[in-house]
Amino acid sequence: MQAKAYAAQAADTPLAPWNFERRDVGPQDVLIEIAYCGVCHTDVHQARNEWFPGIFPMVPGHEIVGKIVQVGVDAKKHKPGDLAGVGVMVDSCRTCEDCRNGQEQFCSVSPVVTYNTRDKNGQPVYGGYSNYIVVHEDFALRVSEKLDLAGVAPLLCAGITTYSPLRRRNVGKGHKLAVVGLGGLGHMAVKFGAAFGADVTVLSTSPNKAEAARRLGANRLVVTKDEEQMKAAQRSFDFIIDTVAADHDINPYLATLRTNGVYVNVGMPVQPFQVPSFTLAMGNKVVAGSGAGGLPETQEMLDFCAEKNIVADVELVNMKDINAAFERMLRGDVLYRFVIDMKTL
Ligand SMILES: NC(=O)c1ccc[n+]([C@@H]2O[C@H](COP(=O)([O-])OP(=O)(O)OC[C@H]3O[C@@H](n4cnc5c(N)ncnc54)[C@H](O)[C@@H]3O)[C@@H](O)[C@H]2O)c1
Ligand SMILES: [Zn+2]
Ligand SMILES: [Zn+2]
Repeated sequence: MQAKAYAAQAADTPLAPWNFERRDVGPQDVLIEIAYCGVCHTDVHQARNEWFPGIFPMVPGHEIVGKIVQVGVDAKKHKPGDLAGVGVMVDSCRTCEDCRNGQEQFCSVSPVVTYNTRDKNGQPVYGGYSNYIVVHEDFALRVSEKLDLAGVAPLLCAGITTYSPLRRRNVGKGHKLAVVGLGGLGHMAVKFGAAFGADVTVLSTSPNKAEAARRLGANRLVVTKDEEQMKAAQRSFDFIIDTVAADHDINPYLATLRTNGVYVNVGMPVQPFQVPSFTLAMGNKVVAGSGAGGLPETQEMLDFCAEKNIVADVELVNMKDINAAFERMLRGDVLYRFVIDMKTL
């Protein structure tokens, strides 16, 4: 079928309208009419070749929600009219060790991320800045009718990427959690940390986010540019989740960990981190990473959000304003996630 989208034709050109052919709905596929798509910082990294040379034209977008409008003859999990969400993956082998363990995002045989890659037939796949998408039914997650649908979209990436590492380490009551960077991922980390019962601190370069951080569920904000405040925060946190997209020095943050503390990085800056061996040894510190989440955990997160009434704080944007939204996100000028209203495509 013909689909409409906004695409980057090259890494140095703005996104612009583009029409293309979506694959046919196969026996186990579903066709989703996209209602909203979140704007993840990963979309900017990839559309601008910040990580590696991309496949162009590129249709970004992996925080997708919408309505199922057609199901394949053998598809059993959804019916037309159901709400569904699609995150960072649209296919995987389902038989390798990671797939069997519900960590399809690490599939070692045939992982297919939502855009900027090729599917099993070697065809490029296109993301959610579009009116329709076709995915295997397993990669369409159930979405509650109870929640604000635009606010659900960012859960499919920003939500699961922060939920997963906090859950895996049982972050909760009695723990002090610090969140670095208060953007799309960061504000979800604050909401989940608070929902799990942790004492949450935001570490931010900007003092004027203090009130906003409290509204999200944080107990306080530490201004990282203020030496006195950073000194007072030394050896105080059990966990840090770092969501910063830009290159930065993580050593000042490691100094705020208690003995046995864990720093989890989820941001994807380009330059490698440099950490002295002494910093890790003195205090048994753990530097860890985390990548999105698998299908079962993403469904668990969506169900948890429906139960606790958790959605992202979003600013709706028109499709034609996507390039301005990219620029504003790079300036940190969004509370906290842009979501494209696909009616405007
Ligand atoms: N690990 C994963 O699976 C995964 C999933 C999604 C996104 N990401 C990555 O996470 C990063 C964040 O994504 P996002 O969508 O939340 O981006 P975002 O732009 O919404 O948020 C980043 C935040 O970091 C702040 N910031 C920038 N420079 C800073 C600095 N030097 N110190 C402190 N704060 C700073 C910004 O003001 C902003 O609030 C990106 O690199 C993205 O690619 C990783
Ligand atoms: Zn993302
Ligand atoms: Zn696999």
